[in-house]
Amino acid sequence: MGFDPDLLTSPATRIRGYFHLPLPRGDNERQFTLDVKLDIPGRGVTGIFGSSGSGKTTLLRCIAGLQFCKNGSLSVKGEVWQGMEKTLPVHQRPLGFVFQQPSLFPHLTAERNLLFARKRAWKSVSPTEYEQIIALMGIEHLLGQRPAALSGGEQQRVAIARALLIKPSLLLMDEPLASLDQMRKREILPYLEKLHRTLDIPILYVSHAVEEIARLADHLLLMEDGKIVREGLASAVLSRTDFPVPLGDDLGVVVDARIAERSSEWRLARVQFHGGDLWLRDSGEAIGEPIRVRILARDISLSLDAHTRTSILNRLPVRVQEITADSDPAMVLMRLEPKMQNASTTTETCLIARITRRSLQQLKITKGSELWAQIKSVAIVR
Ligand SMILES: Nc1ncnc2c1ncn2[C@@H]1O[C@H](COP(=O)(O)OP(=O)(O)OP(=O)(O)O)[C@@H](O)[C@H]1O
Repeated sequence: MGFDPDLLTSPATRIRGYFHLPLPRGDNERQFTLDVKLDIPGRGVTGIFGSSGSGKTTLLRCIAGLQFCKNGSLSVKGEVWQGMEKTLPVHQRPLGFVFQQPSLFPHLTAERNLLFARKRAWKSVSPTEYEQIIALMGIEHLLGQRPAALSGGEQQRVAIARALLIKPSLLLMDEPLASLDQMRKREILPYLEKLHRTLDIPILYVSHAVEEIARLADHLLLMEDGKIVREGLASAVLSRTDFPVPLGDDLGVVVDARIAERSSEWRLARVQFHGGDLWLRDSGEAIGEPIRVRILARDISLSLDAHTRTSILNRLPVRVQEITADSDPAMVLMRLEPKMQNASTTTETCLIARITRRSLQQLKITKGSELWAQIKSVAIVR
């Protein structure tokens, strides 16, 4: 892959770039080279996912200018940050950075940490915007505290507010939840979702937690060994059976859907997606509201007939599109195409099931077989 000057003639809606960066290693180690051509939407959340050492942080560092890449180029929504004629140093790039550790000034209160950022903002921050960001991160009651008096999750919310207060054109988040325990992660994820829905700042979000990516990302880059090996709509990339990073029990599909009906009697909601309807626990979303649900491969079982005398609520008629080997030799993965398709939704969706090779043989399932998918559990992720 060579330098592509076209990437600099970037439309105002895209983030485009190219980085070729060999990194020196010890004598006995294989050299790591970041070799990436980037062309992603300039809005929404782009997840960057990949195994440890695949180059996610190095890519963010090149975008931020923290890592100089001689053979590189970058334009962000039409503005050249690195090109043939000029390269902006880090402090001239209008970006916010949120790291794994919140890195607040320990001797300043949360409020003074925020004011420090506000003074250095790229564009002036009005009092209303200041209030809005504080409300968005739910930190009003924490403003008078020093970082040591805050929990890890609270510190991270202050750090995110601080990154937002500099009014960045691009927000880079490198494993922002990695240092938090499961409970704190669950606490902070809704704030990140709100951020995503409310502000029009493109976010590059590095994580190796599929749950976070499934919840937050609109677009997804999958990295392996310094390269982007898959790219596209997050729901489409996550729905492939040949996902290059073994996902184990996390393998599944992400489905964009809409609330179609709410039953107060059963406390359930019916959601409509491209492949039909699903019932799930009503969690208060209004009718018509878009939601995202995740269906894990391990939560789908298959049958040849429509068993109606079962406690399982969701049953969809499907056709087997593809059967592939699983990393576990006793299992196979199946890509299933729903037979009934909703004309009201546009995003095509398939399901992924993982069943034993024994069941595959006993039920004589082959490509093209028509079956019933019984879905044991559906989780709303957004
Ligand atoms: N300054 C450097 N000099 C030499 N090698 C480096 C340097 N920075 C990173 N590397 C190497 O580059 C590779 C990619 O590292 P990077 O931190 O970008 O991966 P990552 O995908 O973010 O990993 P993780 O998920 O573990 O944080 C690693 O093998 C790392 O050892």
